[in-house]
Amino acid sequence: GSLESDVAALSDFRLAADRTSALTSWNLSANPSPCASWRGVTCAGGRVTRLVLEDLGLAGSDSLSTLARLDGLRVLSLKRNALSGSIPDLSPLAGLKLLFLAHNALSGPVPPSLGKLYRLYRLDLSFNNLSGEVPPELNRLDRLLTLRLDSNRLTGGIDALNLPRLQEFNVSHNSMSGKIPSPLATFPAAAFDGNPGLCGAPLPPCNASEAGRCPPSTVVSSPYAKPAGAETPPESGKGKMSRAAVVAIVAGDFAVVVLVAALLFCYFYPRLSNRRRLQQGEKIVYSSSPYGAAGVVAAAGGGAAGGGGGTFEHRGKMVFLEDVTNSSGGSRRFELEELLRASAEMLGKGGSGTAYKAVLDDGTVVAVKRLRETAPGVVGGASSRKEFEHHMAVLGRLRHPNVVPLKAYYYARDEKLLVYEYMPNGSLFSILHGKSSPQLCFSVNSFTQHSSTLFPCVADELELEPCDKQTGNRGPGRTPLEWAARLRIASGAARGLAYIHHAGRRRTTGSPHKLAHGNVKSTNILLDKSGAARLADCGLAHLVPPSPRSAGYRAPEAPPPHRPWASQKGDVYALGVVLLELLTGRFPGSELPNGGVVAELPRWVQSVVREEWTSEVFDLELMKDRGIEEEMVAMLQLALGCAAAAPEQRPKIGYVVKMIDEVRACGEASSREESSMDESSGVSDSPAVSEGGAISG
Ligand SMILES: Nc1ncnc2c1ncn2[C@@H]1O[C@H](COP(=O)(O)OP(=O)(O)OP(=O)(O)O)[C@@H](O)[C@H]1O
Repeated sequence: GSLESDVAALSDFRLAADRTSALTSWNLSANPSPCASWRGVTCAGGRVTRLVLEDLGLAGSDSLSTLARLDGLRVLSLKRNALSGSIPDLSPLAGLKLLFLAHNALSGPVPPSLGKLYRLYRLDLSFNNLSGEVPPELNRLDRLLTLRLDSNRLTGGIDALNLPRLQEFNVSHNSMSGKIPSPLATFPAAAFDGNPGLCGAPLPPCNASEAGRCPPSTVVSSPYAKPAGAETPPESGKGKMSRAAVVAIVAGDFAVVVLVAALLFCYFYPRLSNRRRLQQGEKIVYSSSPYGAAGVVAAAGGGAAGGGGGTFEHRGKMVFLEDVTNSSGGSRRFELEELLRASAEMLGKGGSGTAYKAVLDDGTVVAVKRLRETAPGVVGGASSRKEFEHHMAVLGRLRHPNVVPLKAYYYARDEKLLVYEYMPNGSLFSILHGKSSPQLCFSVNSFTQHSSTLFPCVADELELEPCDKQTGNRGPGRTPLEWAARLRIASGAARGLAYIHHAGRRRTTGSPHKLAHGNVKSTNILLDKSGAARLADCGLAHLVPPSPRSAGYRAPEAPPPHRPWASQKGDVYALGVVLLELLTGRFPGSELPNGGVVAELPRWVQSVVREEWTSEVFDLELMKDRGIEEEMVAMLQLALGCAAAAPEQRPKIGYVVKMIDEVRACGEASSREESSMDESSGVSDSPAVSEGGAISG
């Protein structure tokens, strides 16, 4: 194909379909550049890639077949016209990603040849006169997110439909019959209404006599339960389960029961023993609240000030690096006693300690991190006060709009508290995954393989639970995070990191060493009150070893996990993993589609990209954003560069900041362009993938 052949096909289509002279701009003598001035036509790489002609009164019973010659097409939308006749063989449009033919007068069967458009994401044939059965060939469209066949005259059942990635499905108002298969039962009743012969959830149950007619549900192990983006060989995973799989599931269930019991033991045992210690009069400061769910930080027995012994036996003073801001905008300091009286709520328990939100008597809010005790010799350990104080002085000088400021610290032999500005809008982890903190998960099927290493009590923070395959391990009810917001967060985090890396060199901190963050990850990227991303926990990796939950961000050259370690190259690697997390929506400690459990997000992404399935890695949620494919691919390349296995191949942070900003600038420019173009030729109902279909694969 060439642009000339595309123009010839378009001209034939105009002749066959343009009854209302809507396409007068399609005139080579008046408008010699079709890509620039023909209505609804968009090109990329010298080919017509997008044709959007909606509500134009286009008609004709054979006009569609002329468009089958546009073999560079990615998007075809002819909604709300008057096209008639049957749907022709569109299989030459092998790169088509969106096909919208809704609200026309098309008749005849849904052609099996549509099953050859294996790159399709969205297929909408609703509101036509299509008849016959849904062809099983549609099951080949294993990337399909939308399938709309509603308001036609289709017959037969839908029990054979097997499209694991469907997000939008509608067959209402047809003449279909039979039982709704369980993988489709998650769609609302409205998706099936108006088919007198369909039964079973979410519609009323099939009654006994109908049950005879209903084909039995063959889906024991639902392919719909696979995590989104799972690699599925085209013909595998469909139909009945093998015996081995049944055995594996039964074994897995048993294993889960054992594991849950063990976890309950791990969870309750320390609490019971804490309670026993409390009963024996021991002081536990900042322990879980005795006052119910809200939690109150309090020194047992009326504040740490009241009495010797216990945790604050060797008391020091709060050392302020900068005043904190109180609720009325003024600045203030406080003593330890006041902090211990503050009401508080546990924010989370990390590798370096436990974080609390503390509200002082006058309403001033701060975040307090109680450092985990570490071995003597490690800076946070008992023997290195001087080093600790020096380190705090260095960190206290870090001031940047993308870094969480350290305000004060408290040092005693067995108690170290760090006071930070409180960030009210959560962490990147929480907004991306919909949970407050990460949980490494185990796959039921791979349990037996991993049980010896993962079996409980590995570390008390490591609360393993089965991976939630249905939701891709995301918490319920979260608001999707759109692409522009992801880019803004990536840019903020990279700028914060660049500041930290350059701070040492500029001697802002007085440190002779290059500074590194040491624990860049999504729970350490917090959002301040204006929504800007800020890096938290800067420099703590020098003090305490990271938690097992940081494992997925740790560069391959890092020493074993229990040793404190920080390097600038390691930070760039970790930022690369964060970028991959933003692109894929996957936490690098959750189950991956290839069955891996912990970490290795870069390796997984690389393997998928190598096989030219790039689009498979992206977060499905991003499919709603329009025209971002090129930006996503550019970010993916940058992320993989940062997460290169060899440290010398990773870019410097300054380059990373520049590249992210270029991608952002590009996106802003093209969204301006797109919105002006949409006024004349937009695809309605926001199809997810548009504009030249730069999603590769
Ligand atoms: N300054 C802060 N303001 C608001 N929330 C915070 C602040 N610092 C930490 N948090 C929250 O507290 C939670 C626990 O933080 P913490 O740093 O203890 O653990 P982590 O980040 O999961 O692991 P690590 O200790 O390895 O960094 C984080 O998920 C974060 O959301």
